[in-house]
Amino acid sequence: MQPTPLATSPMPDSEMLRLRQEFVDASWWLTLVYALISSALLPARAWLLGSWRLSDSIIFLFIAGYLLAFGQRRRLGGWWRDSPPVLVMMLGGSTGLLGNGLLGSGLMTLIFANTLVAVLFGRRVVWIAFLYTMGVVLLAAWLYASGRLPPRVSSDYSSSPLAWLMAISSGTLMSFLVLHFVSLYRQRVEALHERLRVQSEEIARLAHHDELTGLPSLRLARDRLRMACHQAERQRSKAALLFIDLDGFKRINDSAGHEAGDEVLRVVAARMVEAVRSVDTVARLGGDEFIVILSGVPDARTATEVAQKIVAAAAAPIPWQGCTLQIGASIGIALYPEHSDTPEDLLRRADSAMYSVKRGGKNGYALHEEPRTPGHTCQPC
Ligand SMILES: Nc1nc2c(ncn2[C@@H]2O[C@H](COP(=O)(O)OP(=O)(O)OP(=O)(O)O)[C@@H](O)[C@H]2O)c(=O)[nH]1
Repeated sequence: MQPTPLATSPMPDSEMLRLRQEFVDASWWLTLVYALISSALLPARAWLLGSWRLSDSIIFLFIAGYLLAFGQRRRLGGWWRDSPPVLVMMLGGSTGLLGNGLLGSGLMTLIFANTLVAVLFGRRVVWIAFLYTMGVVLLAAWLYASGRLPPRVSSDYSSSPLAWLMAISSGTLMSFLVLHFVSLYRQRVEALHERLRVQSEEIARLAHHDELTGLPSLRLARDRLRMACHQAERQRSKAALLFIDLDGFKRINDSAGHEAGDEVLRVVAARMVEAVRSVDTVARLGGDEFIVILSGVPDARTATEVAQKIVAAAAAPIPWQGCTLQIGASIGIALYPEHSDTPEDLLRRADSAMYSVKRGGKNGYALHEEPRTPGHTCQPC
């Protein structure tokens, strides 16, 4: 298994800042569309109503101010850069509500302004914006209910299909823009979450696996060893730990180069994985040291048979750039619960059994505190 390199995407914080900036930019553009539509609708509505109202002039002033700020937006910084779309939407929505009643895009505009506030300024400020919106809605409702604002809009709407068309189309357009915008933002956030998930999985994989061979690292192997011991207890069977150190590995590094050494480690690792069952674990401790954890082992013979297979697999020639590399393996075996009842101690005992093989001439295996079995003799090229 070849490890994949860690994704090189930007850090989450910078990514979030970039997303936020995109949101601010899009808000400027969206508010521009809204301002232009409003400024085009105002004369049409004045013509329909037969009068130009104070609220229309206020809206015009705000639109003019917004257009000025829009032209300068790249030069604005901080609060000044984030706030104009919100202010225009808040004030435009308010005048829309008070001027046109609860029909049209006023309410939708205020809702969108609140969404913007939530994204740009956080939760504490969104309450202020929300209370402001509720205040404007209640004020508009009270003004109309108490007759303080003449219901001329309603009567105009009821008498003019064009006015209805304008209200419906502006409301529909605003709703569409808001929904489109929010769903776009959601998609981006979901994509960012997905990338973060993949990255954290990759980090977890790298923390638990050896990069060169793709095998579990000692940290993960310790866990698997504990599990194998628990399983042995439950099933009244045994767990076997094989501690493997390659023989003559340094010579390969020195004579054929570090890359050849890496290739030997990869090939031997793959051969060891092939030599055991899928429920067993092959892990690399570092350098040329490996362990194999066999779970549900009936007796010591099964473990020594696997050790024999691994010694033979390691001894098979390894092709490398037109020549063959030859390596050996020394293996110490310790059984749970016979040789120790703690996983850590089991590791120590398998390690010392492996050293007894080294001392006795290498290339073979030995059960803990048992005489080593003579093994093969192989020469690295
Ligand atoms: N190519 C390569 N070499 C490594 C890596 N990690 C450790 N080594 C080298 O592996 C060698 C291991 O040393 P030893 O275990 O003493 O070498 P050895 O020849 O097998 O010695 P014996 O175990 O006594 O047979 C050292 O030279 C390390 O520098 C690696 O990831 N890749």
